[in-house]
Amino acid sequence: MGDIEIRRVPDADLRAAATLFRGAVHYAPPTEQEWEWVADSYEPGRTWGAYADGRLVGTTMAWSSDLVVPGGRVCPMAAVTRVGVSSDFRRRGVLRRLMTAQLRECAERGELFAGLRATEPGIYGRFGYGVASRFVKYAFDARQTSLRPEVPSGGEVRMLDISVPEAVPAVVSAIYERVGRGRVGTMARPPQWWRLNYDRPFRAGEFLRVAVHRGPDGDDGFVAYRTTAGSPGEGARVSVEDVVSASQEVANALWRYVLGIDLVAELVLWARPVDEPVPAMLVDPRGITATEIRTDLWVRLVDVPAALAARTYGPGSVVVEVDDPVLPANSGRYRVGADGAVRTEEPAEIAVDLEVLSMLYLGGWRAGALAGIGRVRERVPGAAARADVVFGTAGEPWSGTFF
Ligand SMILES: CC(=O)SCCNC(=O)CCNC(=O)[C@H](O)C(C)(C)COP(=O)(O)OP(=O)(O)OC[C@H]1O[C@@H](n2cnc3c(N)ncnc32)[C@H](O)[C@@H]1OP(=O)(O)O
Repeated sequence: MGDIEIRRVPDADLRAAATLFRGAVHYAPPTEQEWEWVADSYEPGRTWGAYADGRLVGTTMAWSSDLVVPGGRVCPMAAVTRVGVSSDFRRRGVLRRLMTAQLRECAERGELFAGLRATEPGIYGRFGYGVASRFVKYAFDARQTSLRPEVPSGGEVRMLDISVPEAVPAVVSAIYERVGRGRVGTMARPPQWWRLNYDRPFRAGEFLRVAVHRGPDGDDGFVAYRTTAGSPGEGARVSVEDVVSASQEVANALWRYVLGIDLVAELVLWARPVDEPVPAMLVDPRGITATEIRTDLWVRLVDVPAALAARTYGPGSVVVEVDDPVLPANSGRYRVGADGAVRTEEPAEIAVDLEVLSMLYLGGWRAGALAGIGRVRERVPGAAARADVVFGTAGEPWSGTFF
């Protein structure tokens, strides 16, 4: 077997890259129709390939997005996806070489972060990605579940006319642009994301429905859900895939709407923020039949000094030492705190792998708790507790965007 060469995939090979990725996750090659849908989601020049004797045996791609960080700044982020290595080339370093090339490209482009959603938790930590946010998936016995009367929810909810599918992305993307970026961890959704998620399903005959909330200032939220009819006498299953809301009050109104749909036995809400007090919103919390906390966005700090400087911090400061074997320019010590974040020659007070710095960055984990399990290494007694305050945020991060 010859050498493996890592290079950008030319446009002519993008369909082969899609076929390779789909095969890696056990799907058949894209049909003409499917390829038509996904082709334009391959951003020019952003797909990497591993070639063995001219054959594509590994791939990864990214599209340009951004990320809301603590304090509210919006910073460039590569959204990494469609990672796959052919079964006959696994475990010989193909992914490692692809990830390295891709992260170097992100750094050259000036992206502060790379983000992804992982199929398996064991893969990406070694490349500096950490679980930066989590979400909760709820299942309900819908017939036993309703919101408490005092939960505030005004405005009106209307269903979108899905008989004109091409009109749907414009409506929902405009709402997302206007109100969808309030939470730390939310990311930009480019036009091709909207086409794939809010145009393709209708054209493919899938039963996706969208209900929009209108408040005093116009459209300020929406919910997208799929329904599966039950057999006669049994209720249907409703699966809520996307909820965007300007405020908790708008989210409440959308909750009321989905909980009020008739003839539903099971309601599943896929991805709610972990700090939404769902059991306290319900008349009878025993209507919740399952609660699962899942990983949401994995983030990788690509430009550590710029990323650390981009967010705000709690009072005090702490010297953090980090090691980045993939992008060694990031390695070093940083004094991080209310006055900002700068490189320093001072001795380390805590030391972390890049994966753990990426976990701490959005405020979704407590440094003190991670010290207790050996993932934050405390060099000075009490420094992890200080890091708790410095990296702590008021609310939990949440992305809510699947890609
Ligand atoms: C963002 C997304 O697209 S998620 C989708 C990811 N894709 C898939 O899951 C598709 C199926 N799997 C695959 O295609 C491949 O197995 C991949 C891409 C996960 C790994 O590719 P490989 O070329 O085999 O990985 P590579 O040999 O470079 O391994 C690098 C390291 O990761 C480890 N590793 C690789 N795959 C896994 C895994 N599934 N679980 C745990 N560790 C893994 C290797 O042991 C190696 O560890 P080391 O650094 O300690 O030596």
